[in-house]
Amino acid sequence: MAPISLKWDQDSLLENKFVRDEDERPKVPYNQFSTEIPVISLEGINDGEGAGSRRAEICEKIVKAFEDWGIFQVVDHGVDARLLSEMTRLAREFFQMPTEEKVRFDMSGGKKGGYIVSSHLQGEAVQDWREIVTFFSYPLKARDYSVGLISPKSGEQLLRNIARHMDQKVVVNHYPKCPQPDLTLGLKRHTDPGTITLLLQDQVGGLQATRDGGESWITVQPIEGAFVVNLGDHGHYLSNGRFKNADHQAVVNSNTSRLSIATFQNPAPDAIVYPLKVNEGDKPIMEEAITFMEMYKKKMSKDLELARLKKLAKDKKENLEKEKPIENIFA
Ligand SMILES: O=C(O)CCC(=O)C(=O)O
Ligand SMILES: [Fe+2]
Repeated sequence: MAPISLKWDQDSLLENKFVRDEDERPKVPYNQFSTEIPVISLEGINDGEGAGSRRAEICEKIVKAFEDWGIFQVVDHGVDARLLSEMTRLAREFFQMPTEEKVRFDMSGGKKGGYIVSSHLQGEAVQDWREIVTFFSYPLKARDYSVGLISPKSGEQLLRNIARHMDQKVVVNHYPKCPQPDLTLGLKRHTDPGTITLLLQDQVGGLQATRDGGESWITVQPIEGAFVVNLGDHGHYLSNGRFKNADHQAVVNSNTSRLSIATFQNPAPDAIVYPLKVNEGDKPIMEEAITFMEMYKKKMSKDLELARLKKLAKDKKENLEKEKPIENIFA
């Protein structure tokens, strides 16, 4: 893929390609934090099992959080804080490099993973205000060290603490500060496709969630060292819809850049996706069992179709508006 050159220009107005339709623009400021998303401590999770145990109590909180928002924050998770701050430091160092340097790590030459400016779905008219680095961490055969960004050793402890038997992808998101943050999004509204996502965010703020289809939004309060845990589409299907797939987006601001590191736990591409259990009297939310790859493709084509219909409607409206003066003349 040819590198797209882009200046994150602070002084100028926002380029048109980043301007969102009014209905998609941020409704709540990046730093107006809500405490609605529960914070769950894993302290004592291994001290016994069964009714009344600390483990049972934690499980209950997680179930409730997934039924409610599909999101919670986890603290006392046991991942070394020094490791997390080192990851963050290295990521910041990378994004501070000039664009010419960064694009040397792009995905050209068939590399799996690497640097991308403003990833967005093909066919979408508006771009996200972000740059990312992707690294495929599991299965081991998916790792491509020729990407040149991440040494085989770094992050190992973090990875050891999270699902090993699934596919795993790490995406480092960098959102440069933005001259007109009210008109754009760092990352447009979406649900993550996989089972579960762990997100490490800095203290700036910008992750937002909705549970009424985008009518109202809350900004997740950043907590030092915590992971935001998002349930993805696969998790939603597994639970036959009982658990919500977190509906979220990232907004940007004009004061400071923001960094977040997302670790996506996904089923293997050929894994079968179907609810684990369907309670008596309930209907399964999936018509048939499909592979994760099929599920992912369906989602992507649905998103593209929605974007296409939206663009069509917009073009039609603009054309009608252009015609109006003529109608007025003949009225
Ligand atoms: O940067 C954030 O807060 C959100 C990132 C995210 O949702 C993603 O990478 O899928
Ligand atoms: Fe996400």
